[in-house]
Amino acid sequence: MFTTEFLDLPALDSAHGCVSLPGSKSISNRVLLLAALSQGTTTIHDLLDSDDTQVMLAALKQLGCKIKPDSVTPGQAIAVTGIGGQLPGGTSATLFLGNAGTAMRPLTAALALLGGNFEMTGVPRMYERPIGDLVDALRQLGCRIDYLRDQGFPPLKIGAPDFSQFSSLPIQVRGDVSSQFLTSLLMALPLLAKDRDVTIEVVGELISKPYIHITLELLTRFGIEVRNDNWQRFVIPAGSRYRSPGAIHVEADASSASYFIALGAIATGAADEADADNAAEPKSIRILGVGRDSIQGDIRFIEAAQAMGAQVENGPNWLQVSRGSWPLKAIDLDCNHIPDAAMTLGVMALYADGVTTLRNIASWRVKETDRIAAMATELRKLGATVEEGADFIRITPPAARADWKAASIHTYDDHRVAMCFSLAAFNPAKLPLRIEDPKCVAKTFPDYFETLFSVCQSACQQIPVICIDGPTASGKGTIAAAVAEALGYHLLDSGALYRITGLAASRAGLELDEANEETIAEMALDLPVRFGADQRVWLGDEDISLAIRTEQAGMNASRVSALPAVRAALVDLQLSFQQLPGLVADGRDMGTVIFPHAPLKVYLWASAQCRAERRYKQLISKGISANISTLLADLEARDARDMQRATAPLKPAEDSLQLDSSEMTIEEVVVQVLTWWQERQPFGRA
Ligand SMILES: O=C(O)C1=C[C@@H](OP(=O)(O)O)[C@@H](O)[C@H](O)C1
Ligand SMILES: C=C(OP(=O)(O)O)C(=O)O
Repeated sequence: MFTTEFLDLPALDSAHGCVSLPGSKSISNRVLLLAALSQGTTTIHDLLDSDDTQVMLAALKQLGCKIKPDSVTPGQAIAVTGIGGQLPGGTSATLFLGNAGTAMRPLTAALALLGGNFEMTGVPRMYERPIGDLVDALRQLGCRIDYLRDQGFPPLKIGAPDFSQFSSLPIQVRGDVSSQFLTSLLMALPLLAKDRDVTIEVVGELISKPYIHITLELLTRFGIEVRNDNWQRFVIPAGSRYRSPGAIHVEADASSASYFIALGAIATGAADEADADNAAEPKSIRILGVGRDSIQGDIRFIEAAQAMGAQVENGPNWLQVSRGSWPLKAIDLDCNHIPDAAMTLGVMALYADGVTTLRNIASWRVKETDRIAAMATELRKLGATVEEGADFIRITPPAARADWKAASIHTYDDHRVAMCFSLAAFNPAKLPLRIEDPKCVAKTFPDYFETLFSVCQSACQQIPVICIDGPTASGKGTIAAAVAEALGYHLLDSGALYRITGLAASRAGLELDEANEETIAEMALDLPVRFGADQRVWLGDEDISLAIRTEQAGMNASRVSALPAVRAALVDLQLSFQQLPGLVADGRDMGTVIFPHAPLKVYLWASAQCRAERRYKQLISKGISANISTLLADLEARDARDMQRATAPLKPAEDSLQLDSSEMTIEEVVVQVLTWWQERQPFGRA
């Protein structure tokens, strides 16, 4: 996951490939609650691991459910042992439910019926998301729920219910603000249906109906057959009891699929246009984990995407999408049945041949943010003309390529704003795009951007590279790592490649000189090298992170790096680090030889005396004895060799910015490099 302040997406050209998507949020949180209410253990396969499911899991643990393993591990099922419809007397807890509607609302209903003392809390936005209609419905039964702040909104205090006044009258609930209120009652009321039918009546319109379908499907799997009278009246038959299915599989999230369906519709044809030679090769996006047989209503996003021009093939649990009509066709659509995925249509509208209107989406205003306002504001930043109403949005795309603007997209802590706007990086003007606070995708899809990049292509010149070159001990490695971390970019420590080559060659018993140049170069071509987190480096199965950092390894690196054939052998490997979303490359010839077109080149240096002192302190702090004058002499010898070698000598690139760090702290240098980088961006500071 990208945890940076912002994530800059360079202009993206095309996309194709295969993605496996994480589990459905709506299914995951329903299954977790139903498993918790059942007796015995339910093994859940492919549960979503995200903020919304983590708050649900944490709450269930607080309520006494056993969860094994303790957290969700990719590829491993999770086992939930339920409480069998009863909490130990006097249970009390404060539950933090983040911004997860699918946790706050269903848990409120279940706990209000089970009894105990609970405080239901969340993030500030949760306190602006209505829950009054659900509380009103539960109070009809004798549930005790108090508002701790604003009437009609969390946080809530739940006390022990008094069912003495409860008759068999239908329980009434409004469904026009959120379908989650009805879902919550449907999942919790089997608790009261032991010896009588429980009937729920929807008052007025019911929005987001397909989510009720998910609820009913999952209740069936947990042994509860609800009678559905035309979506207006629901009867939970007397004798209903939660029965764990034993094992259950969570299908991939259909709302998350919408971004990749849109990607197929927008971007799979683009490379062919640019490169007529490739025109014969059909490109597509294949999506695994969700398909034709999905129980999620958002699967009907496919129909909307097809209406805009997407070509979609599907199977039971896969989709394959490619570009059909281009530009996309503008649509006018009632989106009440696909409230979440419809946001993706808003960004697809930027690529359409006319005005797109998305209607009947009033609920957007009370979700993670006011989504109608947010979409309008951000689409306008990109150059669209947008009209918004209480329950609709109308989008006119930028009239011509020149009308697109480079924008910094504010994401309002709304995962869907971040995800759908990433698709604007395919703009025909080839402008980069900034997504602020990219980690907000953690609500439902923590690795969204990594997944996106895995199927996107961009011309090399569009993938930004920041080069940080300089002499030994100038601090370039530390600075490059910090800059890469701040921007979420990849890191190339090119010096490490020479150190690894030197290590491998000397271990093979080779003298590091011209006589062995070709042999060492051949070794360099085939190095089984891997870079891991925390600047760890592996050669085959061996962690050589420390072995390549000795003074001797540095000297060996300097020797092999003077051999032209070795340098040539390492060029392709270095170039292969230029990947989305960008690269920070540190070394001695990054700006002069390897990435001559890099948009920012920094030549970082410090006086030899100062560098020798820094190295001395570094060694001493590691408990390694050192002598400052020997270090100074070694360092000057290394400078001389690096600067005088015939191939790619160390020197500042002509278009580099030079930075003397002798009197600067690491933080100051990092800030300076990031400031220079910001100054080159079209959207200014975030
Ligand atoms: O029940 C569910 O799982 C959901 C219902 C929908 O909410 P509304 O019913 O409030 O529209 C949807 O937007 C939300 O992401 C998930
Ligand atoms: C509205 C959403 O979430 P929640 O489940 O919190 O309502 C959403 O995921 O788009």
